Amino acid sequence: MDNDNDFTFCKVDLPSDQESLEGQIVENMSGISITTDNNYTNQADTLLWKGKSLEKTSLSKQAVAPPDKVRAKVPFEKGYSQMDWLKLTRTHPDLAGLKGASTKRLISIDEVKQHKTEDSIWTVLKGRVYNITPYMKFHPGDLELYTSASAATVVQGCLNPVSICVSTTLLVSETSKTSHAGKEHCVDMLMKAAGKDCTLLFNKYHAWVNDEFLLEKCLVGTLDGSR
Ligand code: HEM
Repeated sequence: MDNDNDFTFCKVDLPSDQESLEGQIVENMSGISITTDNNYTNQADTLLWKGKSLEKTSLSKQAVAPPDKVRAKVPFEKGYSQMDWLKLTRTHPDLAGLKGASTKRLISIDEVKQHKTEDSIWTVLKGRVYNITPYMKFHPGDLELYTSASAATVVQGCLNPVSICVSTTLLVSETSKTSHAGKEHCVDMLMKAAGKDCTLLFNKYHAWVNDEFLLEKCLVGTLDGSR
């Protein structure tokens, strides 16, 4: 588990008999929302909590049917993991490019539409307007959308900042292993959000991702629905 390049800010269901555990996790794991209304199944083989191993079976009973196959993911370009993103959000003084402006501002969809080129990309997600320009290169990708015929099996460790370890065998194309073509692909996916409301797309691909947490520092305002 020496790879910190892959972790997900996700929502994980817990059964009612796990309430005490739930309390601990909610209290201690920033970025992980634990809810009872989500159908995401964490594919972790093992969850580590305070150095103890939580068997997957202790979480699996309550989980809604897992995805029918393991998703193959694009390896992160060095320096662009979600951990790197988190570090950047903590250190950068103005990721949203607000230059002192308030995040309470109401923003029309027309203004959002003006920000769809690489130097300034805004999107609307669940009524909030984000400047996702700095996040573009950090957005993870999915090799299932790849067409490379050549594939190799690798084991990718996933480590999030709160020590949930996920070990999954993935199929990774030679193309993406040897170049960063995958990163371009990830950017392409996120470009679909540029200058528009991406809520439906976001929920289609990963309703479990905690966007408010990840993009907190990219907030520029609230969509003015009345215009
Ligand atoms: C704008 C805010 C967005 C954020 C913060 C975001 C964040 C993320 C994160 C954290 C993951 C990793 C999820 C995981 O490993 O479980 C991910 C994966 C992915 N995202 Fe996004 N995303 C955003 C928008 C979008 C949009 C608009 C699309 C589609 C047009 C998209 C397509 C994907 C795909 C295809 C994956 C790979 C999913 C997979 O591994 O199964 N994302 N995104």
